[in-house]
This record gives sequence, C-alpha cells and structure tokens, in this order.
Amino acid sequence: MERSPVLVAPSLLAANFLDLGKDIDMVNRSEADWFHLDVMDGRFVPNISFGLPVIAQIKKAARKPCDVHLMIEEPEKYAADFQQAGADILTVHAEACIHLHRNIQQIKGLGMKAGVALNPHTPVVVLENVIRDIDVVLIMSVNPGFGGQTFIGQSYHKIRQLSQLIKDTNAHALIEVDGGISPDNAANLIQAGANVLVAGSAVFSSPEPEKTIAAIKRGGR
Ligand SMILES: O=C(CO)[C@H](O)[C@H](O)COP(=O)(O)O
Repeated sequence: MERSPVLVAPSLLAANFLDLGKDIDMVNRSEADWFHLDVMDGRFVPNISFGLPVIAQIKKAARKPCDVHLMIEEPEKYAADFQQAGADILTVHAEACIHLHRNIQQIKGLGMKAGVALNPHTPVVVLENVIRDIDVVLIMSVNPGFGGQTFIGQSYHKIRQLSQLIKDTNAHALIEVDGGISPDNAANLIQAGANVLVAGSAVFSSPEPEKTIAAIKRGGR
C-alpha cells in the first residue's frame, strides 16, 4: 500500500510576533499543511505562551487548519472556547486529563479532531484503551514548554511502538511528532512511522523557511 504524504506543521511559537502576519503568509504560501499553535499556562509547563485572543486573530489569516496543542491543566474547561477561537484539531495532554476518554469525546462533540499528546516519559500503552477514538497522537520529542531544544532519541522507539499499536487495533490516528525536528532528522522520523512533523526553530530561524518546510516534508532532501 502506498504511504500517505507526510504533513508539516510549522510551530508559530518560534515566529516573529512583531510581524506575525508575514510569517503566517509564508506558511500559507508554503507546502506546510497545518499551523501548529502552542498554548502554555505556566502550570502544566514552566512557560506561558499565548491564548484565545491570539489564536482568534491567527485564524483570520490562516488558510490551513489550526492544530492547537494545549499544554495546560484542566483543558476540558476551555475546549469550547478554543473551538470558538478557530481550532480545527485540539490536542490535550494525557498527563493533564483525569478523564481522558471523556475529554476526547468532548472535543469530537464540539466538531474538532481530537489529539492526545504524550510527554517523553509517558508510555504509549496509556493510550491502549482510547487509541481508536483519537484522530492524532502527538509524541513530544522534547520536554514541553520551550522551543529550540534537542530532540530526544528515545522518541524513535516510541513512534515505532505507537505505529504497532495503531496497526494492532485497526485505529486511524495520525502520529505527530514535536520538538527538535529539522531536515536532518525528518527522514528517520518518517521511516519510524511519523505522519505529521512539527517544526518551530528549524523553520523560523531558516533564511529560506519555505525551502526548509519543503525539505522536512521530503525527509530532508
Ligand atoms: O511544543 C513545543 C514546545 O513545547 C514546540 O512546538 C516545539 O518545541 C517545537 O519547537 P522546536 O521545533 O523549536 O523544537
């Protein structure tokens, strides 16, 4: 069977917020597939980023789906607000959800695709009983909270384990990987089974960001 093409989701966390419209236009023009938007609350992760009003503004200019990654406690309190702000895919952390199954149903009930993120220390097996309900699993390949960190090599093993779980359970979830991704490791990630690659610093610190996006999509070539 032919493999579906890899999706690329530039993370606006690394964009220039003084000229955000320019970076959004670049992503619109590029071969990128989604906008990746990182929301941090200073509690679930040791950093605070941006929230609902900024996402609502980004949504007005974005011509591609908005993939919102909630690094926040009690995400269920805000799911409807993020849907209103324009999230197409809403990802919560397994570690932040006491009732993960309920949270996934809530997101889908609001008409969004449901994502579940796993921190580097969280084993894939925690998803065994919900994997068939999930649209996207986000494997964090750095500890969440900051851009520009070094990719954690153990993530390859986790991607392969998740890929096997998806096959074994006949699930349809996409495997998204986030943290320390660049054209240098894209081929290995795709080979391991990743379907969606998130990249922040590699894209927005590149002198030719559109070419970098295209290179990640083609596995570094
Ligand atoms: O979720 C994140 C941080 O928590 C970012 O999306 C991720 O780190 C991407 O940034 P970079 O490509 O610079 O590593």
